[in-house]
Amino acid sequence: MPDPTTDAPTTGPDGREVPGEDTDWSLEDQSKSMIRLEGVSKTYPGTTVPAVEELTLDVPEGDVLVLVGPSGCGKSTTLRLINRMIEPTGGRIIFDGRDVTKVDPDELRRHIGYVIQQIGLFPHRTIADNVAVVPRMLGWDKNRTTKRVDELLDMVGLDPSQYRDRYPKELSGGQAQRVGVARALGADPPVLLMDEPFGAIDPITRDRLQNEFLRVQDELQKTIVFVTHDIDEAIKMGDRIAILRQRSVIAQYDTPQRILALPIDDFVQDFIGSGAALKGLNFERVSDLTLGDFPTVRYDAGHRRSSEVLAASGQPWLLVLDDQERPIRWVNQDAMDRSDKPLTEVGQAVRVTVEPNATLHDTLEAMLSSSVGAAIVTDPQGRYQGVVLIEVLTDAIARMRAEAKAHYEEMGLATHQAPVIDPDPLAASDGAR
Ligand SMILES: Nc1ncnc2c1ncn2[C@@H]1O[C@H](COP(=O)(O)OP(=O)(O)OP(=O)(O)O)[C@@H](O)[C@H]1O
Repeated sequence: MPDPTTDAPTTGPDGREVPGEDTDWSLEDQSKSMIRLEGVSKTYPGTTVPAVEELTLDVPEGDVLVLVGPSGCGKSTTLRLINRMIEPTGGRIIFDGRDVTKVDPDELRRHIGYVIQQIGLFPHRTIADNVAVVPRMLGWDKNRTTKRVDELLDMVGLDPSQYRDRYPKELSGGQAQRVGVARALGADPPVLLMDEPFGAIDPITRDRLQNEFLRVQDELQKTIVFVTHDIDEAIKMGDRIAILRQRSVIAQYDTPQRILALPIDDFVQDFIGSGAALKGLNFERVSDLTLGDFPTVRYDAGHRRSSEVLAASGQPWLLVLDDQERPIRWVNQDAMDRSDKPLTEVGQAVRVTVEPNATLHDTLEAMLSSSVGAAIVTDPQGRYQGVVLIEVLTDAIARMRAEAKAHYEEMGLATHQAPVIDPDPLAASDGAR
């Protein structure tokens, strides 16, 4: 329904709907939704502007959904509404098919782990006691609890024999954060709510914690709602991302791939910042591409034979392979004309290769470090498979964008009209160096 109080127009120049407060971002298949917020609002006492207004949002089972948006847009409020730390002033929240207002809050919180930036470990209790809070609350016996605590510490990368009996002040920030995650996983809840869990940690430890967390999640497949204000963290951690405006209005809700391929409007594009297309290359792999080919010769082929192969191919370069078919040198006619040395000593050494599971982002890196402007692909044994050329990467970016555009057209939404892709990823990347 058009809303006269909304500042955004509801239709674009082509008559299609522009995403706004009324856009329905619900999952097509709602049976996949573990948590569903339906028209949820929250106005804090003593305030007139709602912190969350009429939010409808699905959290798919087993996925990490990241809520990301500018400061004060309502991310934390939205998270706390889910486990009833605060009560909504309107709408419904469905958890695993049940209206949460009908579930006892204590029972609800046993099913929903909660991790916050300030960790909130009890300073005078040992790490083991801190992790054991929920199992104890559930009345587990001592043996079962001890076993679970050790298992959890192990899972988050802390050796139980070393850390079990320490106190929080004897831990680094990153270790304390791991204990916070272990504690939230205490009773093996199906759902985790995480509010900027890695926010106050240095970038290197943060990266490591994110990776460890993704590894654990790969195994556990929890349903997770993760709040951050950092779009790069959102892209890395999320199976899906909801980009929020003020009052928790969804600007775009989708996979990171699709959001990067096609930021739906200026707000999203500004929020993502420059280099969206480059970041999108992290989600495609070499194995998704059709490889190009360069002529090859064995290292002992000799100059005359190599010149013939090169001339017949019409390519500027050929690849010299060793006796195991591993690429070792790039050679062109000029290099052979200038020196009689064996093929293994003319031209340029192959320094970087990629394997089929490499991301296109890594492939672009490899391409930029090769003077030939192509990335060589090898199998895990290092044998030559083919090459990736820059045009293939720009085609891949265009394809991702076209797929996203088709998806939004199917939803009946107009998308951003301005060019949203860096026209030349090489230029963009050079600029970033
Ligand atoms: N207890 C409260 N009483 C009144 N207003 C509140 C309360 N908590 C939050 N707000 C207001 O609600 C809005 C949303 O706050 P919230 O903390 O949910 O945002 P956020 O997106 O998590 O912000 P940040 O990224 O800065 O943590 C803000 O305008 C905030 O000032």
